[in-house]
Amino acid sequence: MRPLQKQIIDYEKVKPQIDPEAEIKRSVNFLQDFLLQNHLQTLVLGISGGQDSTLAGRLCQLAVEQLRQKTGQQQYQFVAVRLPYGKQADESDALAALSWMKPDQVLRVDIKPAVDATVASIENNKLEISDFNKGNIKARQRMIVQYAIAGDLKGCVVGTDHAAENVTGFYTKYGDGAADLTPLFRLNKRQGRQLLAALRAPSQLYTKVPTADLEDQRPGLADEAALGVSYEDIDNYLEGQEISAQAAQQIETWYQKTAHKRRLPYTVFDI
Ligand SMILES: NC(=O)c1ccc[n+]([C@@H]2O[C@H](COP(=O)([O-])OP(=O)(O)OC[C@H]3O[C@@H](n4cnc5c(N)ncnc54)[C@H](O)[C@@H]3O)[C@@H](O)[C@H]2O)c1
Ligand SMILES: Nc1ncnc2c1ncn2[C@@H]1O[C@H](COP(=O)(O)O)[C@@H](O)[C@H]1O
Ligand SMILES: O=P(O)(O)OP(=O)(O)O
Ligand SMILES: [Mg+2]
Repeated sequence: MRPLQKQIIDYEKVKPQIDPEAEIKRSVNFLQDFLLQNHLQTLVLGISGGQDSTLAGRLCQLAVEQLRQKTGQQQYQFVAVRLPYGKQADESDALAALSWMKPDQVLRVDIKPAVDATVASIENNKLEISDFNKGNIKARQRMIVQYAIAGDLKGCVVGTDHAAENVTGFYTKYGDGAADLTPLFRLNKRQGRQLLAALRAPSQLYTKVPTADLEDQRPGLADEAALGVSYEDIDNYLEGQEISAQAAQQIETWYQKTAHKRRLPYTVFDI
């Protein structure tokens, strides 16, 4: 195994094989313990229609249903949030995900007015916001909305970051990368699919091409096209398998370039 590969696997805590039922229980218990220990009652999560938020959303719903049963207290709830930027092309996938996960509540906040107003106000200063940079503003606007909801409902924000995303830093810093807890941490992309299959999700919900869908000019751009490496290679790498030197190099370059996203802000004690 490549020396950095071993270090990355230790950090990401990916197991080469998993028992999906055991991992479901582990995440559900974690969500429940987090609520109880922190005296919180609401889990808040954005639902895009993609694989990760579908899985995390169902785990949240299971966690609060079981918690209500265990404690006899009805205040525990899961709030799923639709956060389209205007009209979302794959809205039907998001609706299918919601109808399968059956959240206690669904809220819908269109982020377009806030994002467009932010871009326009910045551009009043003779700055030009690129389409890519605007994509990060969308991700951060989603973070603002979810924290506002959590703040109002004694809640916390659930993140969908998992090992195959974390390793490449493929998320917006303090956007979708900002959350209070990440129940999928330790799983790679295919293990997430295994959990969804064990939960009997309709397969269309986890065979969809992963996309951040943040750019206006390249809608639905596949993560794999943006990353220059496939999830198949990332998953194999994280399970300790040998992959092509080129793919391994690409993963390691992303890992090193995005190290700043996997830590707290730098202080005078760091340099
Ligand atoms: N924006 C989009 O449209 C879009 C679309 C698809 C995917 N993504 C993915 O989302 C991710 C977000 O893009 P990003 O990483 O360019 O933006 P980001 O905002 O997540 O991170 C960049 C910011 O991090 C800080 N930073 C950069 N290097 C640093 C360092 N060495 N130390 C400390 N801070 C540092 C700077 O503030 C910089 O503006 C990318 O992986 C991208 O591929 C974005
Ligand atoms: N359109 C969306 N509506 C609600 N929540 C969303 C939307 N797009 C993204 N999200 C949230 O962000 C994470 C990360 O998405 P990636 O596809 O991995 O970039 C996603 O799981 C949702 O929680
Ligand atoms: O985070 P999601 O739910 O949008 O999943 P994916 O990363 O597969 O698009
Ligand atoms: Mg997505």
